[in-house]
Amino acid sequence: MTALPSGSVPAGGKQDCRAGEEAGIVRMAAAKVNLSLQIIGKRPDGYHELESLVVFADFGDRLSFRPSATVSLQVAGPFAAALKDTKENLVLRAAGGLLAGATFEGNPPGAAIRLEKGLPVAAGLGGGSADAAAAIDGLLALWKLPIEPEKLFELARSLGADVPVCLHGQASIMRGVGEVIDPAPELPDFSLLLVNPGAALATPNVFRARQGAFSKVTDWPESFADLKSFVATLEGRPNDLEAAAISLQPSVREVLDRLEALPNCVLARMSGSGASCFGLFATLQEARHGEAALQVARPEWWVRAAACRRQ
Ligand SMILES: C[C@](O)(CO)[C@H](O)COP(=O)(O)OP(=O)(O)OC[C@H]1O[C@@H](n2ccc(N)nc2=O)[C@H](O)[C@@H]1O
Ligand SMILES: Nc1ncnc2c1ncn2[C@@H]1O[C@H](COP(=O)(O)OP(=O)(O)OP(=O)(O)O)[C@@H](O)[C@H]1O
Repeated sequence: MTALPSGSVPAGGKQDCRAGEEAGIVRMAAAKVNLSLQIIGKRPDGYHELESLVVFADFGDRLSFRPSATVSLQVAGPFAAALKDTKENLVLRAAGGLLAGATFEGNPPGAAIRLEKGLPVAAGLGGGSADAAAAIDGLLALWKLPIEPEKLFELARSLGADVPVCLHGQASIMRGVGEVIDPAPELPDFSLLLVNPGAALATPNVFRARQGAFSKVTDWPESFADLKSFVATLEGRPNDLEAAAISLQPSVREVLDRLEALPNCVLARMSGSGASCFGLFATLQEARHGEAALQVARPEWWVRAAACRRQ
């Protein structure tokens, strides 16, 4: 599949719902986790060809949308302070892209958008991309715009390499520079422990710092007998940006070491371009035990146990 499937597109997997006393459209922008990330080439435009198994956590940012005369954005939540320039926020860029691609009789519609930023910024969890995808999905529902899936896909791609897969919102094998999205193999049950050491890493810098040959990739199995065989497959398909991220931000190494040392952690790895890493656990309870232990050892780190969203 080289474009989004037609029909409704649940960003982060959330449907319309009611937020407390205020009726509105609400979307969760789920954390994107790259369970594998292999860099297989570089294009003339500087972007890298990659192959990545992408899953989504059942945790992320929260966006709400209410009708209004103009488009406005209010940012709140634990990581709001990291987003200083509201005009440049991917949520407003997504809204602008939707309005630019449609025609209206009279004034274009508006929306009062609220973003509760629960995900660390520039952290390898695709938070900005997930917000952009959730904004596209939520505003489409609010404005009832008839836009073809191909145009939506183009808008998503223009906003960032991770936006198409976040708009798709389901476990996927992502290829190309992020625009080729195929269903993931059938995955065993597992949970995630997400950890960010509080260091932002800019994606272009990490790609630039990457050294060594490009990876060669082989076909994925259609399914896995159990978690053990899944982890064995992942071990052969690392995150090729990990060494580069560690060279720029050595705390990533400490995060990985601490995750690896946790009881029942079956795999520790960096997500995206870092600095966030994840531990893989068979159950959410095990991941929560790890969360408690890490939070005591490193109270200044952002640590979050989450289930992996099922397809
Ligand atoms: C590393 C990943 O997070 C893996 O999911 C993504 O590939 C990055 O996705 P993203 O943050 O949405 O990326 P963009 O905002 O489109 O690109 C930021 C920068 O990362 C580099 N970049 C990104 C994606 C890609 N396939 N090759 C690249 O070389 C480019 O220098 C680009 O200028
Ligand atoms: N709503 C938003 N949330 C987070 N970042 C945003 C947002 N809007 C714009 N940005 C900008 O996008 C950049 C990347 O942010 P993001 O949190 O998506 O990075 P990331 O987690 O490394 O993403 P990826 O995993 O896709 O590389 C930051 O420099 C940030 O200032």
